[in-house]
Amino acid sequence: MPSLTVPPAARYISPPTTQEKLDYADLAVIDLSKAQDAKGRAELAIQASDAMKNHGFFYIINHGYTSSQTERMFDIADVPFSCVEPDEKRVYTGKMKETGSYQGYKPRQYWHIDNGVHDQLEHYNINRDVTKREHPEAVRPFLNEIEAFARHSHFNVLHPILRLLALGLELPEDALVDLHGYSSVGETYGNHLLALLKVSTLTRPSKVRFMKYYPRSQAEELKTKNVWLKGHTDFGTITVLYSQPVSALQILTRDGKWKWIKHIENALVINAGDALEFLSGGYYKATIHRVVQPPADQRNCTRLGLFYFCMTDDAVKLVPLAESPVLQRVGIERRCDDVDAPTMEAWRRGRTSAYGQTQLKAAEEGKVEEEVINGVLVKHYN
Ligand SMILES: O=C(O)CCC(=O)C(=O)O
Ligand SMILES: [Fe+2]
Repeated sequence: MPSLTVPPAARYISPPTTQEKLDYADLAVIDLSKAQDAKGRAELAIQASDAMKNHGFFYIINHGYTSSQTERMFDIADVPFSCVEPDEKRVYTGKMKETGSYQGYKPRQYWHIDNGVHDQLEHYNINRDVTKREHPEAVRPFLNEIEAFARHSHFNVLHPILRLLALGLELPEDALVDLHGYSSVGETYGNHLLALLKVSTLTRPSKVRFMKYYPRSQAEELKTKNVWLKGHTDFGTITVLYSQPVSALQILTRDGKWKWIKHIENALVINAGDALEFLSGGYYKATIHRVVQPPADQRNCTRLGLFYFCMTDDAVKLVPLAESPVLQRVGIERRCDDVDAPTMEAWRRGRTSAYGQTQLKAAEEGKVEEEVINGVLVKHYN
């Protein structure tokens, strides 16, 4: 009989929300409990697609986890950092450059930020199929809960959002869901893009990420102008970020201003990545965001992040869904010709192995740095 008790994990206590008045982005809050019926979905689809079109970011509330379920996941998220010794962390370090894939630890100081300064954050990445790789001993008791968390994020968060975004393009509700399968074998696909694929070639790269930022030295802050993680777009379709109290995330608005993301208790921050921008022919924009030093009252704290990074199945070619009546009306923006468009696999591998490692080229009077991945221009913002 399965055990009814869960293994103990130390409580991870975050500081209270900041008292400082920050310039927050004004983002839509979407109540996912209203997505149960077709009428509710039609209303939410307008909100979600407007938000993705105009800001590339929105909040989700009522996603189905209680605050205590979410808190438990944050406790678990801290285990790979606080309960694993450096020697064991080395054994489970990912081979990003060689494999183009984040699995296991991304160690501290792996990325170059600016002026010779490297990052002070580590992350631990787990494929939604938690059995794909071995994990540090301290993480193993929690694998069932991590798997349940991946399922929740996939089916109760990602899929409902993808349905709203497909409706926003006037496509069949499951047009985007069909590109984001979950289990590896034995499914049937209604979508024309997948009908041609052999099931055996399907790889599903969506993953859970735990991420911990550590306070930096004054010298590091000065040399990087307080930037902890450079402005970037995410490379998948949707990023699901479980909101936490330490303010540090900012988005670059369409009028060129950095605005802070506000913490909302037990909410999710959702953003579009490159793959969604490709699939939607530029209609849903991958918005640039960055992480900076937190405000003074949260300055000496660590900052723990909990994410589900979503990608289509690896074999999907990232071409616009040109059958969308909306795209036919407004027109399609392409970052490359369809024949040259990368697959999800090529795009994620190219971006992962290059990120924070390649020599970037300065552009736009030093404000932007550029690189070319699979023939497509990628910009990084300071
Ligand atoms: O830590 C955050 O709030 C955002 C991190 C982020 O943008 C990323 O990991 O891609
Ligand atoms: Fe990001």
